[in-house]
Amino acid sequence: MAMNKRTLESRNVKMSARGVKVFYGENEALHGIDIDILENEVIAFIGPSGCGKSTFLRCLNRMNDTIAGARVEGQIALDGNDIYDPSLDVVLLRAQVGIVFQKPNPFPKSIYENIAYGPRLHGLARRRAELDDIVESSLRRAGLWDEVKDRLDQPGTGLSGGQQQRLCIARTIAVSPEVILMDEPCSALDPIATGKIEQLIDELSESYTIVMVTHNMQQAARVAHKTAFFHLGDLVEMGDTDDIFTNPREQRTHDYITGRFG
Ligand SMILES: Nc1ncnc2c1ncn2[C@@H]1O[C@H](COP(=O)(O)OP(=O)(O)OP(=O)(O)O)[C@@H](O)[C@H]1O
Repeated sequence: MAMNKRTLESRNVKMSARGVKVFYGENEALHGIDIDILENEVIAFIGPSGCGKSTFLRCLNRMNDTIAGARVEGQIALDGNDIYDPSLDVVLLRAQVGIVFQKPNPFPKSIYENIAYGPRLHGLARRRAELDDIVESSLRRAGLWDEVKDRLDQPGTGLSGGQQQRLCIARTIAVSPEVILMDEPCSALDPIATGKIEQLIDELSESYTIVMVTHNMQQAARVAHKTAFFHLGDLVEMGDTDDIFTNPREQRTHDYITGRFG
């Protein structure tokens, strides 16, 4: 079982959802999701294709706002504050709740500029030296500094796939997030690069709350403290990862983890 899991009982709720429904036009893709995500928790969303994992993940930083025809109902809070409040600054929200996608998507800029862009946008550095510090510390936290420190002016797109994904994680870290969302962050990577990202997720959970979608049940078992099983737009069951995989309460969860349906 996974690396270095810590007891989570006494932690604060970082994000909560109540009665969250998502519609794409007439189609109701999520039927009322309730969940509490605790501080510094790594939680994995698993479930068959099309069950709504990515849709729900995107609700957590209002990425569904960018999809024409998508509509969200219900409540989602970050530290108790409604993230769908009309007066909320969505750009700031997406810094607080960053997202890393399936396919690494560095900007077509230098490694340095990939990291410096967000802190500049959010006014996090007043001087070049401060920006340099943020770039270095973000790359260090993402486990990439030693590999790129001598070529910060080279294009981010010239890195390997695994390095590009760590660059995208560093870019997310650079704007001081509270929560990092990851939508199948390893599905485009080879096993060695995947192992590095999984190790990194474990380290990052010391500082951030991490919510990841994964198709890979072994990956959920390796890295997640909690696992939530989605099916046909419902959150069927959530619990400690060990319990979900060894002793699920619901028949549908049991059937999925034993491979009875995909
Ligand atoms: N942009 C969109 N427009 C219309 N319908 C969508 C859109 N995105 C998702 N859906 C629909 O919403 C439902 C849930 O999809 P979603 O991608 O969230 O599932 P998922 O569990 O993440 O699947 P996968 O594991 O294949 O990525 C599906 O029926 C899907 O067809």
